[in-house]
Amino acid sequence: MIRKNEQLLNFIMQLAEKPDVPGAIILRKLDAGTRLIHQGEANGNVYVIKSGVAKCLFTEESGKEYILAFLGEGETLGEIEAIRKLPTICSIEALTPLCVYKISNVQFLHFLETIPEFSRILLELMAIRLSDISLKGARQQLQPISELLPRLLSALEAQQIEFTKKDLSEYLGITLRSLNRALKEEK
Ligand SMILES: Nc1ncnc2c1ncn2[C@@H]1O[C@@H]2COP(=O)(O)O[C@H]2[C@H]1O
Repeated sequence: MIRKNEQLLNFIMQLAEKPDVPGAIILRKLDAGTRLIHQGEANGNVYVIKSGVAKCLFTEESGKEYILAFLGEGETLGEIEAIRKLPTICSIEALTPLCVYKISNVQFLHFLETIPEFSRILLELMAIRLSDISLKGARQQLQPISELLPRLLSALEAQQIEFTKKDLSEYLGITLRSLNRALKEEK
């Protein structure tokens, strides 16, 4: 449920230490609850999570929120704006204290164009995201909450993080009321 990408994390850690890219990759720390990326705005940087967990939050015009994904170590944030040259598609908020590698959009695109291994890892990460988001959407359409919830709860047990009921309902795309009802039926 929390996505991670060890390959990218290892790659960025090594790249950040290379003497020929001084200052191109810098570390930034954020407190839990801080918004790193604001939906619809130009952000100008791409981030790779070094430690901690962030939520990827889409807000509708009506104000309704939907959590697209929980992202952990080695996941990228902000690459869609850099690649597509369009405003960010959703917001990113730190769920726990977060430490990220920060790379400017220009530098990120330069790495993509000049380091084949970096492009390969990024392409694979995007393919994994596409399949994950497609399967999440399909399951939410096909399966009732009574089937989705136990699976989510057992995945959560393995994590050492406190998720609020609000986070869970926004991840499942249901109201808090429906979540509470389903939790009651679970017992
Ligand atoms: N379905 C998703 N799964 C994982 N990360 C996502 C998803 N959708 C958006 N993001 C991330 O959230 C970021 C918001 O800013 P960008 O649109 O620039 O880039 C986006 C991605 O890095």
